[in-house]
Amino acid sequence: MATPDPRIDLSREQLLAVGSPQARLYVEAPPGSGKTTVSAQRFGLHRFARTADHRAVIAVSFTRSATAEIRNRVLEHWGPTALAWPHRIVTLDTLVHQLLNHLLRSELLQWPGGHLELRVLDSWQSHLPSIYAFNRPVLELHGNRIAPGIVRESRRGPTIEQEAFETAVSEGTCTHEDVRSVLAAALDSHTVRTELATFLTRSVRSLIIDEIFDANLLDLQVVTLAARAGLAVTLVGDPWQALYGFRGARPEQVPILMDHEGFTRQSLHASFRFTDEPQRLLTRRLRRKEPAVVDDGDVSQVNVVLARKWDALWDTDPRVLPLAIRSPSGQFQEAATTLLLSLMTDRAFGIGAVFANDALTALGITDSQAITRLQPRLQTILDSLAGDEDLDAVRNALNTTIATESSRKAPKRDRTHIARLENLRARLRLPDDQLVPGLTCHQAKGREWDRVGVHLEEPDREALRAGLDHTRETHRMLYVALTRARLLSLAV
Ligand SMILES: Nc1ncnc2c1ncn2[C@@H]1O[C@H](COP(=O)(O)OP(=O)(O)OP(=O)(O)O)[C@@H](O)[C@H]1O
Repeated sequence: MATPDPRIDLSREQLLAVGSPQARLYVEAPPGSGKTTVSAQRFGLHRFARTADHRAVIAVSFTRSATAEIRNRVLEHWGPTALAWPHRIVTLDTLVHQLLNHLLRSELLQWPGGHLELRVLDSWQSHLPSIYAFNRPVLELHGNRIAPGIVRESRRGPTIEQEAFETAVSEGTCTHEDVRSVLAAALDSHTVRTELATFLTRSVRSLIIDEIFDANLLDLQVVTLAARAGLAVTLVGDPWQALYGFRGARPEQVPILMDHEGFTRQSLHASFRFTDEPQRLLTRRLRRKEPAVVDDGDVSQVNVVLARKWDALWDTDPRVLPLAIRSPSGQFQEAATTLLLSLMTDRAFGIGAVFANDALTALGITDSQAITRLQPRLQTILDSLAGDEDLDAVRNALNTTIATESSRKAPKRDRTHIARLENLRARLRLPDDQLVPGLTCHQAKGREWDRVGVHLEEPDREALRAGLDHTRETHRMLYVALTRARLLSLAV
């Protein structure tokens, strides 16, 4: 999903995929072959088809950034009327929410308090204080009635108070996860499936799903429902780039669904990304599961360093400045350090930390003026961190500063926090022009750079020597990382 060039001419194989008359089409597209390009063009073609059929053309992807990328390409190429209602480009979460709304309005399901419209949050963090507990509040389905319940987890984790959850739900507020769990339970009912199929048939003529290999079982049920409801369904994806097993993605189920529902496959082969022959050869070997060796390089030779985990990036060369502390967990200290990191990445690369907004949410800081007030004070803390100030003192100053704008409480002692400040200090002591951004494979998916350094550990090198196996997620992460560069990838 690199910066699109609206003037590019589609290749023959891209044109065949975009214009395919098949109602159930699967476009398999390896890295850089134009997955996003094809999704956007097929959306436009279906949208502006000469037809008296006024039902919607909908394109979906899984993340907001991927959805925005398709939307931008559609707007650039086809203009704003492409998105005149009911045609739309949304996340799969939004589509799932719309299906649940329909079930509420048609009274097949009943929300506590009788709500027909819901306010759906990304997470409870921004709305209610987090607690650590074994018990997690959930929504259950009893007949057609949705009701709050509790599940007991095997480990304590961040959650919210049961009572607060019940109040919010009775006011019509919930999270996308709640919406998904209710719809998944509701789809067990034949009546619900029939109603949703009728709704889809009446309102949608074409559904295009990008990155289909990131779909979980509920997503795949929605795809099956749409295909059986007679919609034109286009699935676009690459089985080698499925990375979201940890979020419930079931890439191994996608070919089964496609066989079962009779999808026709159209493959793209040519990549427009790899501009030098050694990189093209490397990526070809990887995809053919042949043994491959990645040459060692130095951080100074690359535009970005990629690794599987944020921790690995922090533990590598200090010239690598990772764009996140770790995946957001809502903890105070991690969020506070993320705000410091964001100032550093902004100064070095002109971009904020990846989870800066999540950090503000976790700290309950939503007012833009509060953010503006914090900036110079955080900068002062960074200046003392760059010097010789005791790290405990820096941590205290950071907590005190955040407390002036946040009602959340800082924990008393936290060794991890001191280690994180030490990591920032090591980078602060280097000149900005020596720093190189570090990203995880997940964050790098869909993106491209001229020169990419991949942080390889011994098991990775072994996997490469033996040939990658695309049924293993760790191998797919390596594959995604090694296919982001236009020029030859290096091991760092
Ligand atoms: N027909 C074409 N001619 C020239 N360049 C193209 C063509 N199609 C796509 N590209 C360019 O190739 C690059 C990759 O395209 P795109 O991002 O759509 O690929 P992708 O399959 O989504 O990549 P990935 O799988 O790695 O996410 C972009 O820079 C895009 O502008």
